[in-house]
Amino acid sequence: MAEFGVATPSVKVAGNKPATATGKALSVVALRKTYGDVVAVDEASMEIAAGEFVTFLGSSGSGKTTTLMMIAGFCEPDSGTITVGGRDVTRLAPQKRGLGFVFQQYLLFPHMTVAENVAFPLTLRGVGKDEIRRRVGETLEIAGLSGFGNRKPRELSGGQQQRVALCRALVYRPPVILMDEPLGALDKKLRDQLQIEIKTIQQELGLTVIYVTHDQEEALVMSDRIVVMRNGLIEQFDTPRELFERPRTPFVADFLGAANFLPGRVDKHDGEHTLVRLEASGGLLKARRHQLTPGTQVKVAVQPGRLRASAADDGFCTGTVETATYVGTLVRAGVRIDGGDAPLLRLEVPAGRGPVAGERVGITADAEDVNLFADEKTG
Ligand SMILES: Nc1ncnc2c1ncn2[C@@H]1O[C@H](COP(=O)(O)OP(=O)(O)OP(=O)(O)O)[C@@H](O)[C@H]1O
Repeated sequence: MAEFGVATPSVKVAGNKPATATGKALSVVALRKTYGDVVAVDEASMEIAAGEFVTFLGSSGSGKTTTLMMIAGFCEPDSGTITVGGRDVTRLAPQKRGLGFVFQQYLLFPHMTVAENVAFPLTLRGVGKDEIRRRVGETLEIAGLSGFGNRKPRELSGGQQQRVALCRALVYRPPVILMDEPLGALDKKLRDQLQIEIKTIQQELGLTVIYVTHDQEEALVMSDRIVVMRNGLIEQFDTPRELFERPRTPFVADFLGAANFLPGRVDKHDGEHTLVRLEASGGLLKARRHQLTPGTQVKVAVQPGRLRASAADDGFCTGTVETATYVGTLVRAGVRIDGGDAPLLRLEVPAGRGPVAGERVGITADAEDVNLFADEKTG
């Protein structure tokens, strides 16, 4: 697509890092919002460092947008505080908070040119004409939009319009930029490209971004840290790797990695490991060491990509491959475990080494990849 064929932005803008390029950009303490009986956001607290890219991730209705809108000032919290760069902004009007916004709908002024749209926040702030021209030109260049300044928004594609919206948020270097599903209206290819562009601009300018999405892959690709939300509560606030490899709740294990869950009971601790007796197969499975008393009923969680199938009848359980589907470089297999009525165990293995339907297999996993949750947490 030639019109989007701009190089990934690589313009260095000396001296333009936000004033809060070190330290805490935003903190939220015990933020709560109810609508009648619905608790939309329940005592949410978080600290975001300057220069961080943080994503709010969760299914529909989990409270992502409400949290973002409270930070933006478009929605009044019942209680709690919001601090931007050390200043309490909880009761300030949106325009007094100095934050930048990019929404799914581009909300560009149709009668203004691209340059005028981008200049708008500077015009509002009374910045001089020459300075405006310089900063608008520089910002359009960063987003790969040089040469588009005199066009009207309707003369641009969706992706280009969203870049203009991004420029408008960037142009006055706000300490924090809030983005609510900014790529939600775009097709997959363009979304993938803009994800990289936004991330590159964010890193080069040292921007602090809070981003809302319900797309796990988008969150994993873009974020330094992710806030996983569920029913108005923060389940876990961590790096993508920690969320994936060390989920703190079964919900996070399932939401980010579509984990397999197997019931079992803690058997004993053995040096670095905890051994679990599986209900379905009666086999022993080695997990990372957990602080769980022997006898505790647990759910074992392992991501499909971290299980291995061997031809031999060994491993923590054996079974029969019921389904094996080739999906590009992977084979997705479903294994019926012997001795129990557990759901099909889902495996993802490199194609070529994949098992075939009807094959007898033994299943293994590295202890490092096995997470345990005490059963009361599974509700
Ligand atoms: N203006 C409102 N009036 C009543 N209930 C609301 C209002 N706004 C949000 N809610 C409720 O608050 C909860 C959280 O909504 P919110 O929009 O923050 O979720 P979300 O995670 O952003 O969802 P989505 O991904 O669908 O946008 C939901 O149960 C929603 O129905």
